[in-house]
Amino acid sequence: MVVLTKPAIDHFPIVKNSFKSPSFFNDIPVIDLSKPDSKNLIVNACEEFGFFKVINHDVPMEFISKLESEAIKFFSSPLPEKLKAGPADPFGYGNKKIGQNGDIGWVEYILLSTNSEFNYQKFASVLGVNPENIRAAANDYVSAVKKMSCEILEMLAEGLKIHPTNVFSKLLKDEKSDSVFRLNHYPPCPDIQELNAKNLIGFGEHTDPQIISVLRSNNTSGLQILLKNGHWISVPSDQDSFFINVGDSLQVRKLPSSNFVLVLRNNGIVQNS
Ligand SMILES: C=C1C[C@]23C[C@@]1(O)CC[C@H]2[C@@]12CC[C@H](O)[C@@](C)(C(=O)O1)[C@H]2[C@@H]3C(=O)O
Ligand SMILES: O=C(O)CCC(=O)C(=O)O
Ligand SMILES: [Fe+2]
Repeated sequence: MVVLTKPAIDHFPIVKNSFKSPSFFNDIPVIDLSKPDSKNLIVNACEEFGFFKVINHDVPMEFISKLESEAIKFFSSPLPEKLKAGPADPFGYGNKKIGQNGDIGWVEYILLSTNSEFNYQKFASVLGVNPENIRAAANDYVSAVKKMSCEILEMLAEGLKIHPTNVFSKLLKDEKSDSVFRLNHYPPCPDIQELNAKNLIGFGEHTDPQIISVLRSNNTSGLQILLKNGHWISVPSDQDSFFINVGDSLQVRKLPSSNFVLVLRNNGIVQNS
């Protein structure tokens, strides 16, 4: 989930005019989860883009809005308070330092476990609320998103004619599943010189190691994906939909001497500029 009060680029009038932002791409595959024939479209989207948009999902807007407003409150807290909920190793608040490789981004984030027993105390302390309120908001959202993800993974298995069709979804349902929930916030950059000098970017180019990543943002542009032809394109934002990215664990490469006939492409993501 991504939170930002305004499209990132609007914060920077200079950047807005000079930044070479790729043009918006309006042909991202759209999967309607209410239609049974979507399974073949999912396979095709995975092969051609490694990325697609999901509509008519059953994740209640109420769960999304509740969690989003808690996240906005958290990120609006003073930095020394937020740092008390860090570091993000593996779960907690992180600021600019992304992952274990020393990557730096213009982003702050919270990494959470999707386990329903996860301890929310340090986040609740920052917000000055009862941890159970945060737990309820996160669990409602995560359970609904997991349910949708399992549905998508089962449709994908069906589309690929893989049996049993829960081959992927059972990994997500496993109690020991290592799925993570990440909340990213791209704050405005007050120092334009710093932004230009360091060539800062929200979250640099990368692939996700998981089976799939499920992305949702408020009405904010910035997400870019890499096409097969080597062009980076901007994904038009849509706060009512989810975007699915094929992760490294799902990607299968076609080898000349093997029986694999499928190539599930993984797209490099994400430059949130
Ligand atoms: C820059 C990075 C952070 C990340 C590991 C990576 O090298 C590339 C993917 C990132 C990601 C995205 C999904 C999850 O939030 C995450 C925990 C993961 O497994 O891959 C993060 C990694 C991270 O924050 O350490
Ligand atoms: O913030 C985003 O839009 C996506 C960030 C991302 O790729 C990630 O957290 O793995
Ligand atoms: Fe990612």
